[in-house]
Amino acid sequence: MTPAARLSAAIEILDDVLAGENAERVLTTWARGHRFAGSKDRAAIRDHVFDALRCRRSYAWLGGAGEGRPSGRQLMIGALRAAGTDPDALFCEDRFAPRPLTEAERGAGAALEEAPQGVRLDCPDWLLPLYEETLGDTLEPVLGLMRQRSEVFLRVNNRKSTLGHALELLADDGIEAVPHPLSECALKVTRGARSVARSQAYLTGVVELQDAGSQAIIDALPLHDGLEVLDYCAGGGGKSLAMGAHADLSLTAHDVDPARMQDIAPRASRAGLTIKTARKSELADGYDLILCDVPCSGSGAFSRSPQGKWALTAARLDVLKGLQAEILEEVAPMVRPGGTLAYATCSLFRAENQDQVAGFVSRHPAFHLRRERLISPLEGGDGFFCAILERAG
Ligand SMILES: C[S@@+](CC[C@H](N)C(=O)[O-])C[C@H]1O[C@@H](n2cnc3c(N)ncnc32)[C@H](O)[C@@H]1O
Repeated sequence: MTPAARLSAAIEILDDVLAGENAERVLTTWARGHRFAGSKDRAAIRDHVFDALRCRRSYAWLGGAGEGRPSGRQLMIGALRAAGTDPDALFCEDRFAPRPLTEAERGAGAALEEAPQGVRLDCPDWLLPLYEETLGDTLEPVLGLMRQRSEVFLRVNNRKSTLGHALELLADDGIEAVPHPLSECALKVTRGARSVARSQAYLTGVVELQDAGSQAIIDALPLHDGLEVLDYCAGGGGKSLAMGAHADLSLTAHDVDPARMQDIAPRASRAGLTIKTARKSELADGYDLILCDVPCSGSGAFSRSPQGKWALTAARLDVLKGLQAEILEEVAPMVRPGGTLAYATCSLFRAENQDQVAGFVSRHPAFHLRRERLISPLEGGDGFFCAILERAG
């Protein structure tokens, strides 16, 4: 496909996404219906779509939609202008290219310097004060990072390998990576990220895909051999696997939606670990450590999941806060006296982090806050928060 044909495809896909459909689903459906598109075409189209979702407001502004709702076409015109490319070069009469710009489109679109802060930072206006509360002076650089593609990180499974050996194995498959300071086992992929899932290092459980911030959260937990640990919001088990690599634990994974845990068994066996999965009725009291990696706004990870930035509403945030508080209530009695409750989010909002923990501690004086860690995207990965609470013995 020509670069212009890829733009046409991205415009078509973006129009569906802007109408409310899920970007991953639309991309998959598009690929199924366009078998002639090769992997490079699909990757380029995907990048166009996700870049436009990260930078939706600024591309809309540059593309002539002002602060209004853009079309896919306006987003792609804005994307080209943001990159310093004249849209006339690709919106042309070529077969499969998007049709040429009209005079009105050519004249529309203002300079980004004139745009309001939320447009320049690609952030919904109502979220700016929520970010500012946590980020203060780092608001602009952090939101600036969320406008960019996120890095790909690996966690070296220290049960199976060392950093050096993992790097060699990855290199055999043309993948280059460098250690990352956020965690001792973290590698940042610098070349060949798209090949990771097919690499020997990945297929043999030597590395797992996991954000460096997520790894740092697990490093902060007081894990040691022999602990009975419950991962209460386990999802696909990313945090369970990381905990299991840290120490010899008796690990149970639970999720309200058991279907989400279906990959845990194969992932654990690849990693050389045993992780039980359990329904709520199968859980007992008396865990040494319970991790609650709760559902949240994802406001620390919008560069990875940019659609969430625009889908979030105040009402949805309230629902999430209610759910987070409920989950803490559910697990509190299951922590053994003297045990640990770890609360984690990939949010940067006080309301989901420090306020949530303060509310819990005020309702449960038997728990006290031992430490909190907020990981800023400026440290290199996604933004995360973790609080470690101890139950009195
Ligand atoms: C942030 S995700 C977890 C990600 C996972 N820990 C990982 O590292 O890949 C939150 C998970 O919480 C689950 N969840 C939501 N409400 C829950 C509840 N009341 N009890 C247990 N799990 C719940 C969701 O199904 C979702 O999989």
